[in-house]
Amino acid sequence: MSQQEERPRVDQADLRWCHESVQGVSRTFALTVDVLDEPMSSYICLGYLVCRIADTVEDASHIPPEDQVSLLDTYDAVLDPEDDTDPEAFAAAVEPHLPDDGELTEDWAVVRDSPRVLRTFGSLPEDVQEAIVPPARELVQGMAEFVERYEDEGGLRIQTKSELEEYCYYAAGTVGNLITNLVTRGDVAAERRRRLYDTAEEFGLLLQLVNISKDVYDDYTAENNVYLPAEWLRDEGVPQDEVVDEDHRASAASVVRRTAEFAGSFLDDAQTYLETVPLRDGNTLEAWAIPFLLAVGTLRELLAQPEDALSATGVKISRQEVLAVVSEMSGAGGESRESLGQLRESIASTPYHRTPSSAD
Ligand SMILES: CC(C)=CCC/C(C)=C/CC/C(C)=C/COP(=O)(O)OP(=O)(O)O
Repeated sequence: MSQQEERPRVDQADLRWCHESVQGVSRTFALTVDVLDEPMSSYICLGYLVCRIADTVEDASHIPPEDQVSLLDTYDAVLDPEDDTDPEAFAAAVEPHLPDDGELTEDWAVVRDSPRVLRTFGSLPEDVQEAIVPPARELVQGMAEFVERYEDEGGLRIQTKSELEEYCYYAAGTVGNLITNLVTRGDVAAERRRRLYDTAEEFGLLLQLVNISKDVYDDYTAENNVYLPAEWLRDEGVPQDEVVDEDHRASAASVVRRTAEFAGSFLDDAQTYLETVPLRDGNTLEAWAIPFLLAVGTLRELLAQPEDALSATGVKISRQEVLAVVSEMSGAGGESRESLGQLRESIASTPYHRTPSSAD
């Protein structure tokens, strides 16, 4: 976005609308934004929406890949402080691709109203915008790169483990850096800062890989994307385009398990991040501990029933467990950093609401 002479004041109606929009488009960040305090809650809300607009364009299987790439390039130019492409130019370019009124999901409503998101973003403090823009642009450019790479395939077909890591970096590692840029503004001891940047991308990879492992069926049937690496599927004799076929159920399930185990390899780094992150400026431990612990629970279910990720059954933890984790973390000042490891161990073995209490 072009540099403004003077930053406008945040319009409260716009800000309220941004908060309502996050509740409509994301489960993870709806919880997170809810348990952050101000001003971090609004910073993360806006940072998330800026990224989500690109994500919606990337996931749009109804838009021809060359148009997706051009839209993402335009969006990147809007975010570029050195470029004077304005948000209306992006809105005009995307307008012909918007689903009809009756089918306009909340995701697409946010894309249509992107100038409102970007105007609100542009009224945040300068240092907040500077924390968000570089990783957000990296995410946008990475998405354009992947759409272009697979434009002849009609959807993404991740080939190797290292390509999977590269994709996850753009989709979520960048978000880890964005969050870290925000929560380390100001004075942070060099060693603490180093430990956070050493583990932030890994935290993002953990969350993204858990989603990839559990959403195989939906990703393929709804968006024509296969993130399970072709080389891993080949090891099990599964052609990538037959990943959800019943004939390959057991073999493909072992690739789901392998991907979930890969996700699990990032748990220690994510825990280190949680034990290190500064809690100030409205940042809270529970905001990031909740997605971490929900990922631990989802991994437990995935490792127990990997084949469910390959059918409409799907893998998810119960609503009851989500509520139990959220209330444990956000009740009475939240759990302390010291008990995170214990909580992680407990959730890895047993659904949280069923953990025996001392009265049992
Ligand atoms: C340092 C740190 C805290 C790193 C973590 C970074 C992070 C939160 C990355 C986003 C990961 C992700 C897959 C979110 C899904 O939310 P979604 O809104 O796309 O989807 P949902 O509706 O399924 O939750």
